Amino acid sequence: MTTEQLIEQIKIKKSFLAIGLDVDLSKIPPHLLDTEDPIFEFNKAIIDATHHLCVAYKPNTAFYEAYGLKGWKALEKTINYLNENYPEIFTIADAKRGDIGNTSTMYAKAFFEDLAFDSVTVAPYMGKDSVEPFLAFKDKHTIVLALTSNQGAFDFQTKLVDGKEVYKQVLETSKTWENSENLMYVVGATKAEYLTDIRKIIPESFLLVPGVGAQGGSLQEVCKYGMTQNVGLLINSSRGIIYASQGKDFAEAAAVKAKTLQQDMASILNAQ
Ligand SMILES: O=C(O)c1cc(=O)[nH]c(=O)n1[C@@H]1O[C@H](COP(=O)(O)O)[C@@H](O)[C@H]1O
Repeated sequence: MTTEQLIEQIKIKKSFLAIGLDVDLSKIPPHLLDTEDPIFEFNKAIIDATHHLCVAYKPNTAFYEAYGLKGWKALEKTINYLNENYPEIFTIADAKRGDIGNTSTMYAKAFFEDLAFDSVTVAPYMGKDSVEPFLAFKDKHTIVLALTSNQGAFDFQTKLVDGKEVYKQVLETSKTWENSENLMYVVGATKAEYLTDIRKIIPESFLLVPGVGAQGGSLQEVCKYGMTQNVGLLINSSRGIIYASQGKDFAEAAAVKAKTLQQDMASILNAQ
């Protein structure tokens, strides 16, 4: 999917919500555990109930890898279900990969070719030659971790090196990489006050912003400092939406939570 198509969907749906499909078998409704593929059944119900309220889904691969072959199969079924039934949805494999060049190429093939995701999250720690293999894929997006939502972000990302914070160096240096137009960045919602500085370096790039909901980040603050003319934001919430109920009404309850966020987004867009 191109960035232009993503922007069009945001305008049509008045939503820039990404729903995180972080499926934990101990948290899903117990009645699903009797089905052949509980993870996929859960995802399918959530997707069918919420697809009109969001523009993206973000399965975090850890929640699938933890269940071995069955988990990976459920991830494959989920991305195929999305691509076949809701091709207008932007898909994010939250895998946080990155390695030496030839290995990164294989990671990129895994998520862009075998599992046909639109984007993948990538850690920039190993530098240019670890990220460029992902950027080489046309109309696919590489979402580089810039300033993450967790407390550990202050261990390295905000440290000064040669007089500049590491996360700013990631933003500036990554702009020089080949096919950098395919870059997006992760900035945690809990770090909204940093967005003014971040926008000075990357005024137009799309940001994936997790941390609204369970981690306490504020949608309003993120939009105040990070929104661009083309919105430029994908706000993710996972647990705050998908675990709204453990009953048979779990998908409807998730839709209620998603709708609350979507309506807040529509108000922000209308006021823009
Ligand atoms: O790359 C991410 O998506 C990510 C980056 C970050 O800085 N913080 C962060 O929470 N995430 C992911 O975003 C999701 C947040 O989930 P909730 O806290 O349940 O909404 C999880 O899948 C995290 O792994």
